[in-house]
Order: sequence, then C-alpha cells, then structure tokens
Amino acid sequence: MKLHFYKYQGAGNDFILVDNRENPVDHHNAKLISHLCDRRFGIGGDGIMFLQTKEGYDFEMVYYNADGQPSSMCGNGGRCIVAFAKFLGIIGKETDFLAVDGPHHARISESGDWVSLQMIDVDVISNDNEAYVLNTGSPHYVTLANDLANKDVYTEGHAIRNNETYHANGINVNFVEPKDNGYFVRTFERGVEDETYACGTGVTAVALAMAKHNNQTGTIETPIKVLGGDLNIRFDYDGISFTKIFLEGPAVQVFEGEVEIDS
Ligand SMILES: N[C@@H](CCC[C@H](N)C(=O)O)C(=O)O
Repeated sequence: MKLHFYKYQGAGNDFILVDNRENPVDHHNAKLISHLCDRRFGIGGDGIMFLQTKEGYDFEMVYYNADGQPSSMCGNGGRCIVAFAKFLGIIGKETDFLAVDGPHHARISESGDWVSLQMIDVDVISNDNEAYVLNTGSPHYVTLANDLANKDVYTEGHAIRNNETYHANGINVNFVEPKDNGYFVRTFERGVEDETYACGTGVTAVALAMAKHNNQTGTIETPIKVLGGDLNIRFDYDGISFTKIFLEGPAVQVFEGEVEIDS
C-alpha cells in the first residue's frame, strides 16, 4: 500500500507526519518506522508522528524516535504536529491535544508556522556531579561547556548516554554555553543516537536548569540558539517548581509525498 506523508521541521529537528485518523496504518512495526526515518534508504527524519483521533481532545500525538521505538515526549515534534493539525483544518489558533506525557495546550500563529507549546510542570532537578538531570517530558542531562561550536558532541554525548548510570534507559545529553542574552545549546539525542539540529524538551531542560544554576526566580524568558535556528522558553519558577512552561519557535512544512510500504 501507499503511505501518504508530510515532512515538517522545527528549528531543524525534522519529522515525518502521518494523518492516521482514517484507514489507520498499524505503526507498531519498528522495522518499518526505522526504515521510513532512514536518511539514505527512506524518507529521513529524527522521528515520525501519527496524528490520531482521541475522545476529549483535538487529536492524539503518537511519537516514535528514528530507531523505530516509541518514546517519551518530543517538544519540537509537538510543535510540528500542532502546525500539521492546523494545516489539516482540525484546529484554529489554539488546541488541546494528548501526548505520551499527558495533555498539552498550544497556540499557533495565523500564518501556521510558529507554535507556542505548553510543557509539563517540573519540580525535580537532580545533580550528576556538575551536571543537572531533569525530565521535561523526556529525560535530559544538562552540562555547561566551553567553545561549544567546536565540541565533539557526538563522541562526548554518546559516552554519557551510554555510561553505567544511563545505559539502560538512555538519556538526552545537552551541552550549553551562555550566548548574547541567552544560551547556545547542542544536543545528542537518545533514539536518534546522534546529534540533532534541535531538541525541544532539551532546550526546555536547559532553560530550567540554568535558572536554578543562576538562582533566578520569577517569570523568566530564555532565548536559545541551536544548530537549526532559534527557540524561546518562558516559565515561572518559585525556587521549587517550574510552572507555565512554554516552548516556542518555528514549525514548518517542508514537503509531502507517498511511499510504498508492505500492508
Ligand atoms: N527531539 C525531541 C525529543 C525526542 C525524544 C527523545 N529523542 C527521547 O527519546 O528522549 C524534542 O524536541 O523534545
């Protein structure tokens, strides 16, 4: 059968999107998912998402990493699927949808290519030596770095992701350096097992960890530069809990197509 798909990117974090409301594809097939995400033999993407119907919500987001495995929340994926839902005419300027980490609210620009996505509240940040470890929908390790533009993010990220502490469940590894009035971040992503151009839950984790690191409280806005563009994180922090967390940035349709898959 032919699978009709769309390709989106959010700050260079790229995804295959499938409207799975009618004649749904059975996506519980790791070999198929990893093949579709393969950049040489498939469509290519850091992940794939299926937009499905869900009672009580505008839609459900079902996310898989490029390795073919279902995973935890994808922030940039969440922003892209909101743009996709607007493109499909399912939503207007606002939406409430369900993802693996629970309900999400989002707002989208009139032009349909800029999305502000509310993320889960966070109240636990732990330390691993000098690094911060927290869950913003996905698990993240955040460490300060010097000369980040020239860092070997693959080698260092891969080593941390596979060390004794994290090997079993994996973790996303974010390197951060202050830049202008915000930060520059590079991320090694679990499930892609490589550096990606952006990670939404990753920059969210960085913004929260840096607020804690700098003893900042109140309403905080953190612009973050990544390899694929610019993202913005807004949140409230009272010294214990992070609430009203919004991940904001571009979500752009790149192309659509059809690919033959075994039915
Ligand atoms: N790219 C994502 C994170 C996707 C999930 C991650 N690879 C994991 O398995 O933890 C984002 O934008 O948040």
